[in-house]
Amino acid sequence: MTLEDARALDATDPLAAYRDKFALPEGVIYLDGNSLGALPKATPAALADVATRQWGDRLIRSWNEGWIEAPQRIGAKIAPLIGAGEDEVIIGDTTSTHLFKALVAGLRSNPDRHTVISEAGNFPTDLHIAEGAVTCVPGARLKVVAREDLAAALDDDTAVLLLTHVHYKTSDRFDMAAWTARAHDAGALMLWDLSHSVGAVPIDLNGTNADLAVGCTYKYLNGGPGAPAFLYVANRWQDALASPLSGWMGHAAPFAFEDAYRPAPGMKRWLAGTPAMLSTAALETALDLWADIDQQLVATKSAQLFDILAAAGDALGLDCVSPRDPAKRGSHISFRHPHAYELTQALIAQGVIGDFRDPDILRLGLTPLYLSHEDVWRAGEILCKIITSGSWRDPRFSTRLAVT
Ligand SMILES: Cc1ncc(COP(=O)(O)O)c(C=O)c1O
Ligand SMILES: Nc1c(O)cccc1C(=O)C[C@H](N)C(=O)O
Repeated sequence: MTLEDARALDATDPLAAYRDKFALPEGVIYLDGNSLGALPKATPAALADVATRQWGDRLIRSWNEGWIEAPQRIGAKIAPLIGAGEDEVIIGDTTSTHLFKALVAGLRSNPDRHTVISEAGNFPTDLHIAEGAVTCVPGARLKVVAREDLAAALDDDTAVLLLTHVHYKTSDRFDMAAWTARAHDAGALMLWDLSHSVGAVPIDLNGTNADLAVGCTYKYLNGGPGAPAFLYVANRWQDALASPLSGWMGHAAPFAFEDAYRPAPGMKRWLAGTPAMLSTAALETALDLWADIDQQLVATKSAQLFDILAAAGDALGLDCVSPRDPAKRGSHISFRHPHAYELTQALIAQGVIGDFRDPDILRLGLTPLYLSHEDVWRAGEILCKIITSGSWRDPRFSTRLAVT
């Protein structure tokens, strides 16, 4: 791939116009949108409107002017991105909190089953939350097994299979239909963490018959740091399962101020407390960008961007740990290297922002909405110069930062 080839792909890129909708700093090639998505240009004004008009002028009246129903309204905007019905998704809380709700509810739904199964090396919060969730249900336990042992681990005691669809380090993607069917064949519920897949790859929760799903909105969806997460509960489970966080926003009549908890019907019962309206507004603004985007175009461009960096890695003899088959991965590419930390820092010093995942992964996120093929080609060139010159050996690149 030459620079001219990359430019030719940009010239016919159907998503090219979206780049101008993001405020990216000059001189930066941002390859970390899989961790914190870029700022949409429309977001600061939307935040200012919430702060000055909705909060400042309208004050508490704003709850009746679009705030109170925001979790469901915005959930409905995420629904088409994950193959869900509009009434099957809410936003709020964090991915960790939604995981807790889904796991405890899943465990309690079938008293004859006691085990949550997940994958060793899953994103830590999934495992940590599962560890905590099983302590809340008598007899429950967590079984964490290697990917190759997952199928054999499913049995008649499995209550929930919890998998992260796209792996945060390697980019490996589970076949959603096949694993959901396996969980169901074993009589278990299927809970997907879509944090690294939503906005990155096409997802069909309804088509694959998934039961439960959670995910971050601050990555590919660009909702902003700590943006509210989403929870999907398939229609058939919404009233059959019970959220263990029975807060007043999930009550059938919150403003009746009753002592006893009476869950609302449908997805509303999965809400807990008051929505954080500033970050909720930032998320809604970011989602409005996704309204007309064909997920297939995103997938096609992601695959092209991947190929550019994979070719650069091959030329350098790097160990690419991400699958070559686009159907088997998400939208980031990872290289294993004993000096991945220093390489990451050397890249950042040259304006190419990726990240390091302990102990030896250089991870580069490919966000089709705001990266051009030329950007990614240039990032490959810069990586090549850093490696061939050995400039990453500069001692300043080995100082460990708190957040990598
Ligand atoms: C797979 C996965 N789940 C969950 C999270 C985060 O959860 P939370 O937003 O609760 O910090 C991340 C990233 O931080 C993630 O990669
Ligand atoms: N949520 C993050 C944060 O609060 C600080 C730094 C990074 C993150 C991340 O999102 C990490 C991300 N889930 C990952 O895959 O590594």
